[in-house]
Amino acid sequence: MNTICAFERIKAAAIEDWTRYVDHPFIRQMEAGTLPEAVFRQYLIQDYLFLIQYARAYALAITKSRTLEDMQIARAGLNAILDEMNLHVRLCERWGLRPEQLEHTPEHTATVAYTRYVLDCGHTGDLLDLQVALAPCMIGYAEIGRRLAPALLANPEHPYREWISEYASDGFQQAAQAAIAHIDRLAGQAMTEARFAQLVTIFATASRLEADFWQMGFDLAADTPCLQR
Ligand SMILES: Cc1ncc(CN)c(N)n1
Repeated sequence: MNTICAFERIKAAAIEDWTRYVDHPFIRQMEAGTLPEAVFRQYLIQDYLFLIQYARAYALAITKSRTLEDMQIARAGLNAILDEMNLHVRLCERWGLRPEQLEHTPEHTATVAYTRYVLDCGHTGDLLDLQVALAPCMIGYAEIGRRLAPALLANPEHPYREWISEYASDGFQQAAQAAIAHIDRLAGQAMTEARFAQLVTIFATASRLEADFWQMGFDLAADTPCLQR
């Protein structure tokens, strides 16, 4: 099995689920600046809870690492997730929401499904399984950030400029490239057809759960009384 650009081969095999994730109506409306704030707010609150669980997944990646290099990569991912949450705190404070209120918000089933799926991949599989399950998170948002960055040039007052800037940033883009290189390296020389199919299933499932996460924002906003939006 050719393992050069193993990540690209996995992504290509899951391209339909990947495209539904990175080209979701949530992202199209964000790019256009027409995403209702109520939808974005519900998404962002759940995303704070998502990142808490995702930090646990990176901590699991540390324990799944067989080398110091892999441990250092997992630690960098954990630190990046915890740093990313500063965006959520900053934006939610403008809505009068404090971190303790975010932390005590009930998790939506989409949040539970996605985060515990990734943690299960880590508990039942090896580091490569876990990194492939984690991949849509970092690499997908980097792809979205690159795609939406021109919208900020066209409209410096874009309503979602802080969110887009976070994921279009050089730091986030470099972290995504490092995640791709890490998967290519972990895939090594010995990936069989059966192993490849297993990794594609993990990656496609995580991509579907990402798309469900965007949809959750619309669903929660629709279920929230107007006065509380
Ligand atoms: C659901 C989700 N996926 C990915 C990311 C980018 N770390 C995020 N903040 N939230």
